[in-house]
Amino acid sequence: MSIEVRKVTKHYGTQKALNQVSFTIKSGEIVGFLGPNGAGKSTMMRIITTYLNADDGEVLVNDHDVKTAAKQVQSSIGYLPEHNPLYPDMYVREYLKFTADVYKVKNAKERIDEVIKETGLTTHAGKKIKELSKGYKQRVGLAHALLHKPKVLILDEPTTGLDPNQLVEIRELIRKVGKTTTILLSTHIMQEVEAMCDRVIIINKGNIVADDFLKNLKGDSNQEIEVEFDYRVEVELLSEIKKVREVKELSGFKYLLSFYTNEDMRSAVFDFAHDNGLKILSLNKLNRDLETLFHELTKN
Ligand SMILES: Nc1ncnc2c1ncn2[C@@H]1O[C@H](COP(=O)(O)OP(=O)(O)OP(=O)(O)O)[C@@H](O)[C@H]1O
Repeated sequence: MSIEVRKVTKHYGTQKALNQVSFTIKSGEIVGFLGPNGAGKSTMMRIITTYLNADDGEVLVNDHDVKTAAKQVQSSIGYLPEHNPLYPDMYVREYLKFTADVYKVKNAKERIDEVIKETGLTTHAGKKIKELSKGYKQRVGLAHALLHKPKVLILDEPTTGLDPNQLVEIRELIRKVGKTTTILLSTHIMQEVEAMCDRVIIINKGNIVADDFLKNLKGDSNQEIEVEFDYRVEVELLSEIKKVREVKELSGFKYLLSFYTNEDMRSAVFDFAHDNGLKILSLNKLNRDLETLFHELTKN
């Protein structure tokens, strides 16, 4: 297991930022850590990267405990914090050389060349950091995080503030890096997760409210069926269809039925119409929008 978080709790004074948070991330996964502002994402990431201590619970990174083996954790993890701390007056290559010295990177020159190429910095390596665009500054931050060949990469809101072109480039770069590195990346934008991740962990007010593969969240376990009958039907009656979670009356004789099940419920709706002498004029199984799901899970 690359990351194991077990019942982690963290307070700032009287405020609880994390409440018994648990999750695991297997090697090779790219996982999105999604939550609204103030949900606890940065706090969790700082604990995983040893910059902050939890009040309670346990965190292992590549089987090393963040409390008792911080050095080993740091040497196997790369971290791009939310406010990418760079030295603006340094040249890109100079900054990476400085980082390589701090991390005691072996064959530093070769590794710096490799990382510059990998992060698309070749044409900018001789520039001062302060002269770079935000997108290129993020590339320098990523190069810094990757220099010591970490097995796990922690990226805190890596695309915040980027323009649409830079956004696409950085996402591509992250996906490329993800082919060889386990990645946990935080964001408050669902599309970001869809663009880069296979799995998402959603946090709200310090509590994990969802942890699943995107394909499951998008799929039938959150099934919605829009149905139109030839006549008005009482919502209470429709609520009796098996496994219905919610019924919404739309315009005309249309209804939106939500189910919590993997089973295709269209035939149950047909049976219902038949049993009640109704005709179905239209019936659509909808693909649930992940954005809606995120809002539902984090609205309170
Ligand atoms: N140093 C601190 N002192 C006091 N409270 C803090 C501190 N850092 C974070 N908090 C509070 O803890 C909660 C979680 O904050 P955290 O920064 O982890 O959330 P986040 O999900 O990363 O949010 P954002 O997306 O805005 O960065 C928030 O309510 C925040 O105000």
